[in-house]
Amino acid sequence: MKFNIKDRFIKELPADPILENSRRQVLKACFSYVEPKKTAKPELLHVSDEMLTNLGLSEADSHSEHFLNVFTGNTVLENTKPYAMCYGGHQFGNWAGQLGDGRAINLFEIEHDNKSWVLQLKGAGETPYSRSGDGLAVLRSSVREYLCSEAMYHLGVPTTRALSIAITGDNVLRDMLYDGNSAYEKGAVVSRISPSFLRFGSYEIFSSRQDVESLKTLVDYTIKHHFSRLGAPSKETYIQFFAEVSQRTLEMIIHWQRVGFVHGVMNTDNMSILGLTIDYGPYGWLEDFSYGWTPNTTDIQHKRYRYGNQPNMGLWNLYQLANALYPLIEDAEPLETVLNQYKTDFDVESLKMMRSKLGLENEDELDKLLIQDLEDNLQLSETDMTIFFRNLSRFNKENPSEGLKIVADAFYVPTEISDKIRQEWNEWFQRYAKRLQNETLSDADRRIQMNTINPKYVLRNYMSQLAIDDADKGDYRLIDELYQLLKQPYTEQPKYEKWFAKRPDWAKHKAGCSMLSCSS
Ligand SMILES: Nc1ncnc2c1ncn2[C@@H]1O[C@H](COP(=O)(O)OP(=O)(O)OP(=O)(O)O)[C@@H](O)[C@H]1O
Ligand SMILES: [Mg+2]
Repeated sequence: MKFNIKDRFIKELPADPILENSRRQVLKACFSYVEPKKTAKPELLHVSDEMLTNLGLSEADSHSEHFLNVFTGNTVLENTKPYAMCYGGHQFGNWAGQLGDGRAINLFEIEHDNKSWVLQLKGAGETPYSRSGDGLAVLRSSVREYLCSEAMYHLGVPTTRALSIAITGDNVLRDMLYDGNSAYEKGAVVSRISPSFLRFGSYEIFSSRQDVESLKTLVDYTIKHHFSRLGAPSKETYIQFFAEVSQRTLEMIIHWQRVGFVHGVMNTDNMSILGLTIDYGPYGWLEDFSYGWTPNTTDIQHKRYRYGNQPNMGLWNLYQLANALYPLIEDAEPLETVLNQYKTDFDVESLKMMRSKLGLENEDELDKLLIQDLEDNLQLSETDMTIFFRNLSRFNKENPSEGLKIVADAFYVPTEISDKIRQEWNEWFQRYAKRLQNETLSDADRRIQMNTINPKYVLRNYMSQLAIDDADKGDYRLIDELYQLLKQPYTEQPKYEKWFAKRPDWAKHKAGCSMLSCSS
């Protein structure tokens, strides 16, 4: 196992001079050196073969004792110095001060095939940023993070990746439902991979402390390594940097909306500066299409991070980033222009995305209305988003009265489909059929096209839960099955047809299958 170690982050950015692993406020530094906790009896559950290749590793490497030890924290590679990053964040709308990697430890940074990757362990033990936490992660949240980040990549959604998941052999105490019933669970570690784990909160922390010098150092570093085409640092470059972050954030969220992913904790410490989905905590997949849905029990009252509010929350977070960058720019107007652009672009991109879900290639001024009415219809009764759009590709424009039959599998309670609802749908299918007459694609070609946009398989909440329940008993086959399935989410996979199905009834209210707490 040989890596081309670069470690630009620790070589070029200010380090916390204190080496002791004690909780503290860390000033004027981007990170603190800290070693992962040794684990009792680590065991690998799964390795992403894709990520192995991306990092220049072989399958044989992944079977070695050395690999197991490095990616569970028991061995620190020679010439590397693991570290935890300092960041702050706005949580649920309020400034929370210093947060930082309380349980993530970055091992090292490499270059392979002209790409840079940071390799990080999540759940690797205490750091100066652990606050009241234990620095650990449990099996259930780790399986969810591991499977979902890889699944999102294959769906075409910008995301951090994962290389491996292992159990540690240590037990971790958690109050899963926050109801006073703590219990021991199996500890686990995921090795996560990203070109960078910098977050909006990495910049906010310096601004909040009026430490403009460190802020500038970090922004210049970010531009140099991750936005290099913007050129040498200047006020103009900083504005362009913000514009690009804004654009990437928007693109990421449009993808979330397209596939029905609800992040669940869009705090600014969970917003990647590269516009990648980061922190797979209490996320969830929309089953029943509903703008008001959030998977996060902590957010149940205000539903701040509900599906329909994700675009607004992206914007709210960008406002916080704009405030953080302001001291380097000292002119609010260009920042406001970028933020206003986000709003306009969002409408445009969202419409484009919805058109693509419907297989519409041309533009028609009535499309917006057609789409709005579709979204209203989808909320008339519990309707499975994934099944609806996937089956809609079979729609025949010569035969709109068949429409309802084509999507019928998507309805959770068929008896709820009253005559009134049936009529609404039939009217909508008539309009859709008419609209399709303006398109040049044949039904068959449109179907192929739509099936590249509307996934057949997503990581439904209950699917992860089944894999977690098995893994807890020592059976890791389902982790592999879901991993393999979700590598090709747009491809028909007849042997996996059972995963193209509505959420089963037992999963509707089961913990982990519909609602999740932040306990992880
Ligand atoms: N068990 C824990 N021990 C120590 N710190 C924790 C623990 N769980 C969460 N934190 C810290 O609390 C803050 C917010 O947690 P959040 O759930 O957003 O992040 P996370 O899931 O730990 O990690 P990441 O954002 O890196 O995926 C972060 O600073 C995080 O490091
Ligand atoms: Mg987080």
